[in-house]
Amino acid sequence: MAIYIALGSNLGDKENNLKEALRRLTKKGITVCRVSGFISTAPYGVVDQPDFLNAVAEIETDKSPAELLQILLQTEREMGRKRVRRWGERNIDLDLLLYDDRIIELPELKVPHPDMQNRDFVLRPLVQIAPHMVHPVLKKTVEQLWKEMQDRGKEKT
Ligand SMILES: Nc1ncnc2c1ncn2[C@@H]1O[C@H](COP(=O)(O)OP(=O)(O)OP(=O)(O)O)[C@@H](O)[C@H]1O
Ligand SMILES: Nc1nc2c(c(=O)[nH]1)N=C(CO)CN2
Repeated sequence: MAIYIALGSNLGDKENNLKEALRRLTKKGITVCRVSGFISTAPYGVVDQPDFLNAVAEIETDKSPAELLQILLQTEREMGRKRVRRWGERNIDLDLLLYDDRIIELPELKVPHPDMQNRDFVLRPLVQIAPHMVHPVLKKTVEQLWKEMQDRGKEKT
């Protein structure tokens, strides 16, 4: 099993923002095992904003999901997380996608990330590094979720 986090940026030096976030996580004792490619993606949710640069990282840590979330939020704060509006422009966004087969439903922490199966900017990098990872709620692999999302998109056209 493994732990996956999503990284995103659409303000400033996007590529350097993602790399700096990964460096900071490493300095906090998080082992970054694999990183997807950095992909440019159209904004999801609030569309009148710059394209994002997104990636997904597979990590290892002995921290609990709640402790890991705090590390992600602390890293965003350290990097001067500027968030203009919900789902809007930000220099760095770190989301906890999957933590082994854990299912967590707390006001401040939901794992798996509740919208990941609808997010091209999450599934596209995630399928690069973890196509066979099973979503513990949907009971489908990342590859299956990716294909289903693409088929939904085709239905719309
Ligand atoms: N799996 C998770 N990963 C990261 N944050 C989470 C998660 N589940 C719940 N949260 C909570 O979401 C709060 C708001 O996060 P944020 O401001 O980054 O939302 P957003 O990125 O704009 O929207 P989204 O959460 O849909 O990506 C965080 O303070 C955190 O407590
Ligand atoms: N393409 C893309 N769109 C987004 C992103 C993101 O990282 N990439 N993050 C958001 C906040 O959760 C909202 N919309």
